[in-house]
Amino acid sequence: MRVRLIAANWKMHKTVDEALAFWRAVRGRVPAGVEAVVCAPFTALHPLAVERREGDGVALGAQNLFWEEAGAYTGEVSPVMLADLGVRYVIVGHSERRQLFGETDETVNKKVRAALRHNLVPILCVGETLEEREAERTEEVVRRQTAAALDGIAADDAARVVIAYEPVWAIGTGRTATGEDAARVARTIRGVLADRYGAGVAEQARVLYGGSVKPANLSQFLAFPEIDGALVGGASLEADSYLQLLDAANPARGEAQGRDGA
Ligand SMILES: O=C[C@H](O)COP(=O)(O)O
Repeated sequence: MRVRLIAANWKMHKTVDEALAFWRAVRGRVPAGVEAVVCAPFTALHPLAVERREGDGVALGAQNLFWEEAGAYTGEVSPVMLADLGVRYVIVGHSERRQLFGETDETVNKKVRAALRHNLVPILCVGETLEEREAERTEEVVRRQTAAALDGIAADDAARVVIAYEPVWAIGTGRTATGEDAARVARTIRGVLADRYGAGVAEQARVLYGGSVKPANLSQFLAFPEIDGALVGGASLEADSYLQLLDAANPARGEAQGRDGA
């Protein structure tokens, strides 16, 4: 049984004080059956790690990492440093990093491998641009990005990778994929996993949707069993909105609605 995951990606937002205020407003309020992850900027990770208490119910995530453990790599942050803080998740291959900072399938693969070596869970981002979508290349692009990112990774590790389908044209635009489209791409992603590792890994790995997710539209994705949660940018910045997302993902709520509607 896959546990739903709602990952906040704050991107380049929040001072330390703002990050701490958010954490204090959210901790202890995560519904059972939902995993909450906050991917904070590097500057906020240590203060949040110090603030974190058992029972907060929120895991810490980073938004990037470098693949070496240490060395002369000015400006980079290593998986060892993240693990040292108690960081559990790390976003890898976000389209903003691919488009603005030159990340490639090859460097994404190195980062996924480095994260796994240090027991961090990669949240691997894949997704097509508008141009690729219009050329009907979505499936091809997602298959290529997924397969390349998992190159050289063993089945046990692959099952731990969280894969976020984020159509680039939906990020920060207010436009979303339909639930059907997102579910179809999630099946494509599981198809890549099944071909490479077998049905067990395809069944175990979590696949998220990302791109203009809001509390009001999250259920359109979670209605599909192929989708295990969301990677959320803008709507994760305010504690209230993030709490609403967690609430919308609460499996007990879905069951209650199903009962009420029955
Ligand atoms: O990582 C998050 C995605 O880029 C989605 O961002 P958004 O929810 O602001 O569209």
